[in-house]
Amino acid sequence: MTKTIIEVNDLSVNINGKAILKDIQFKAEKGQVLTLLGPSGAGKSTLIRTLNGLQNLSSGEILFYDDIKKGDLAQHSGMVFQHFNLFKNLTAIENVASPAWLSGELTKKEALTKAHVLLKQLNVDQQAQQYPASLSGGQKQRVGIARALMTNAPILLLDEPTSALDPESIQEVLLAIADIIKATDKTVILVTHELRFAKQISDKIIFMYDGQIIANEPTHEFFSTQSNQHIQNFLQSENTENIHYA
Ligand SMILES: Nc1ncnc2c1ncn2[C@@H]1O[C@H](COP(=O)(O)OP(=O)(O)OP(=O)(O)O)[C@@H](O)[C@H]1O
Repeated sequence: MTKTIIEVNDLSVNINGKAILKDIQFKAEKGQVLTLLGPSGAGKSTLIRTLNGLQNLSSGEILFYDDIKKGDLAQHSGMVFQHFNLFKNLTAIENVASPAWLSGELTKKEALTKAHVLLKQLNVDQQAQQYPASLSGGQKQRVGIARALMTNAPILLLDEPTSALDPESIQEVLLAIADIIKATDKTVILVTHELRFAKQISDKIIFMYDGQIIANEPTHEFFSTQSNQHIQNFLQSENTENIHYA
């Protein structure tokens, strides 16, 4: 049975008096993968940052439901950022482990053990003792993903996780994300410009244009028939390179 875990109602965000998000409304079910698509400036990053509590909302509500916890979605999500956001003065493993031990959620020993398991899962355990400056872009982002998974949060938010990477690292990180999605029952909300990847891994596509949601459809429907001109233009202009993630 499907179970709603996120509900966003009438959400609006104004920045410096400008309406950036307008009347955003959608739901996500437990375990679903939702991808936010849309042209540059449509508001995708602002929406994901608002979900994670990094941007204040101007009106509306974001509701989080779980069997045991209710309340603030930001408390129950891990986030992967476009530009990694790793601490330069901490090693890879300390970047992953430190939020859990500093918050008192785990002891330092427990946090390091768990972080090592995650780094291994993402195939960056060999780099555990290296500092971010000596890691490739793809390695940095896999460390960033490990950090987002550290919390056991039921929601994973990914904001253009490959947009700062070279083509080889893009492939490597998309494969890592696909593996994580297969291995977990987390609800995933992803912003990406990698259309072929979105098509392969998403249950639903939310298409944004000028701060609004103009389509919210199961993936196969979104990519099969599109009468909306904005969506047609977008699909024609984006990267549809032939990459396989089986
Ligand atoms: N802090 C800010 N101050 C002023 N304007 C902002 C701010 N953050 C975002 N905006 C504006 O909000 C709009 C949406 O930006 P956002 O980054 O959310 O778009 P996007 O769909 O993620 O674009 P892209 O695909 O290029 O990352 C843009 O017009 C942007 O200039």
